[in-house]
Amino acid sequence: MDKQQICIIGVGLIGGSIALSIKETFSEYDIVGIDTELAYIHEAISLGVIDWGTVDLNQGVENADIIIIATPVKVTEQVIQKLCKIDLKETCIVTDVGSTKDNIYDMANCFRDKNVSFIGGHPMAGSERSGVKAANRRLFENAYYVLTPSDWATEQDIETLKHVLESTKAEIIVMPAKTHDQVVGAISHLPHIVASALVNLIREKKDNPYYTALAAGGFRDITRIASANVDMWRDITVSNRESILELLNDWERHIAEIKEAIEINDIKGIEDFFQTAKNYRDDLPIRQQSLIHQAYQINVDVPDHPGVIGNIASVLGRGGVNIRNIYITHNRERGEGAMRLTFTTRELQKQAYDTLTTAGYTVQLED
Ligand SMILES: NC(=O)c1ccc[n+]([C@@H]2O[C@H](COP(=O)([O-])OP(=O)(O)OC[C@H]3O[C@@H](n4cnc5c(N)ncnc54)[C@H](O)[C@@H]3O)[C@@H](O)[C@H]2O)c1
Ligand SMILES: O=C(O)C(=O)C[C@]1(C(=O)O)C=C[C@@H](O)C=C1
Repeated sequence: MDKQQICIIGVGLIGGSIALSIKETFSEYDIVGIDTELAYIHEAISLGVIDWGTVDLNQGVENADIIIIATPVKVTEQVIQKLCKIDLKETCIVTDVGSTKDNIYDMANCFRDKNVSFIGGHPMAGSERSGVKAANRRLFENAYYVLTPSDWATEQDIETLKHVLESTKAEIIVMPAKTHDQVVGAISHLPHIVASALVNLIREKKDNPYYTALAAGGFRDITRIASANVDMWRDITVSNRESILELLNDWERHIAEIKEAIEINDIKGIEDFFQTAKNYRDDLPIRQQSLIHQAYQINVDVPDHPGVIGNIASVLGRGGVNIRNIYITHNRERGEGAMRLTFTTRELQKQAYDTLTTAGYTVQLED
């Protein structure tokens, strides 16, 4: 018997990660990829993400049992319009992974008359990286995966899709598209705008090199997401315009409040501002994140002499310690710097600490 087909349109970070999760769990599906260039398809095949692929939408979807659209959200609107004009399999289920849901929900209305179950989706994890090379089968582990089913999607189709998406090991939850956009606007879209605005603010001061030199830990942490894919974030911002504009009003109110407290030297007001935020932040529920999101860090003092960075890496390599990420800060004035090393497990972090301390380096362990 022929295998069932799952077709991923847009084999990038998210499409590729879902494909890998499905492949790992199910052998009964052939994974077909569709992208804009054959080079992307070849790359996805060589990375074992898809079984075969094409740049021809009609050819790619004609035998699909499930279609997962994983393109930037404005492209997704166009893809939905094209799919509505194609004769899909009668039992085909269509879903997407876009970061906004209401615009997609509206566009998917064209499936209603065709009796094609459309079930919007949004896995609530990702990264600032893009493209199939960054795909990871564990990307969504322990994250939430929001589904926003259309009112004509059958219960059976919703259950089928949930079953397939459970391979991502995410927790699947269902909510209305509008609610999704309000909530995700606040916890993802607004923070992205704020992070980018902060970076732009510092960029204005680039004539003074101290700004970039001193922009270390806190600034880097809070602005990591500003390095993300511009096309994706342009589309998200345009698509969730109303929620974002409302949230920007709230944002201005909060900034005005702290600005006024600073202006009038209201010490209690300033303290309350930080205390209220701290209390709420400290009480946020902690979800065990996927292994790839966890970061166990150490900081190593780096004396300024040639080869020292390579030496640290070799010492760890000889000790069998895999480094996940390296970030180097350097103080030219004092001729010294520090290296922040990230590991995926607490054991590796401790092993790196012990190895480097024994080799004579000054190391701080981060909690
Ligand atoms: N990156 C994240 O953190 C994240 C998290 C959750 C959801 N999302 C959503 O997932 C979607 C994809 O984002 P990504 O991060 O995987 O981006 P990506 O750039 O890694 O992948 C997008 C892929 O779509 C392809 N593509 C573009 N236009 C196409 C078209 N017309 N036909 C076929 N393929 C096309 C691109 O070539 C690329 O391979 C977006 O809608 C985004 O909002 C992203
Ligand atoms: O971790 C990141 O890099 C992300 O930005 C992931 C993030 C988020 O804001 O949480 C970004 C957009 C997606 O729609 C979902 C997840």
